[in-house]
Amino acid sequence: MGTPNAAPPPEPAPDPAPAPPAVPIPDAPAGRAGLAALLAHPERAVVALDFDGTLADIVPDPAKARAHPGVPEALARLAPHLRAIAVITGRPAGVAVRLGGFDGVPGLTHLVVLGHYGAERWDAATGALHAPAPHPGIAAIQAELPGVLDRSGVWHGTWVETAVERKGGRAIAVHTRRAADPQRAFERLREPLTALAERHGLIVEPGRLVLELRPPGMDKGVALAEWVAETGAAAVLYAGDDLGDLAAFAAVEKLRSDGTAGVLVCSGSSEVTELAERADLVVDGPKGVVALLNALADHIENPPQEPDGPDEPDGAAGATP
Ligand SMILES: O=P(O)(O)OC[C@H]1O[C@H](O[C@H]2O[C@H](CO)[C@@H](O)[C@H](O)[C@H]2O)[C@H](O)[C@@H](O)[C@@H]1O
Repeated sequence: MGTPNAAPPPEPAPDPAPAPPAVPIPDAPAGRAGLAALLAHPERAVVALDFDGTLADIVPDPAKARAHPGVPEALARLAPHLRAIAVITGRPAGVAVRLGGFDGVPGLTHLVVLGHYGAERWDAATGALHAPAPHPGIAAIQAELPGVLDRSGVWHGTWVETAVERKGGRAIAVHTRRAADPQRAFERLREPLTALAERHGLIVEPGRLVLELRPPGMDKGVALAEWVAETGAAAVLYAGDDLGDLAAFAAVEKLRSDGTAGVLVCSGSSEVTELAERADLVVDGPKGVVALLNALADHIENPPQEPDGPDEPDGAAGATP
């Protein structure tokens, strides 16, 4: 029997809330230094992200792409800590704003969306959209495209009606994701679409089961470098998933060689491997990008205690080795 009137045993202490996931640390020194610079002085750093495949999951119908759940919230959490934040996309800027749900989000009042690989610009602060006049070759290509696709031999079946994305009359994307054999259709179309584009002064931008005919003279590397210069940032993080993002990766590599800190993030997929080979961090698609953005915000809002260790990069303390 127990002792009469004994005090009840103390309640067990509640389990502490699990620590938020730490920021992963890149292996390569340049990436480690870039991440450390961003975390040490986020107010001097900028973050730029691709849309499809990075902030939005890849889906068969381009019109049905949407930002991955949690994207606007994660961007809005991080943006106020940064000098600036941007989305750089092959989409028309207004389309990315609509599909991403980026307009009117508290915290994203200074978001910049650079569309058409940087040829278009939308500023959340003003709602203004700046777009160049359409390239005259686009109208000619629209007229010739059905014949070229017919002659390619892959232009049949039910996917035909949904394969061509008109992109506001400023580019034309031919998608093969819904073809019976998507990779074969992509390869069969590449040469005739390249010839068609060249005849009218355009270039072909290959992507994830898409061949985009678009005006030359701008790419994501030029767009990113110009925007970073405009912001005067001391550090830049860029995240992308597709071949069109390689130019932005090259721009970050150039910035690094000129003294600006940089971090390259690949939103990983089995469809494109080229970025993973050059990235400092590879995350698991848009879901992993959201986790990374939140981990960065967690770290900035609640910096972990500096561990005693000579190898920890300044500002990245507490990140997972
Ligand atoms: O620069 P991005 O934001 O990555 O845009 C590049 C192209 O992405 C889109 O196509 C890709 O996403 C589609 C929707 O998930 C998918 O169906 C397609 O297979 C992908 O290639 C977009 O439709 C293109 O216009 C963009 O150029």
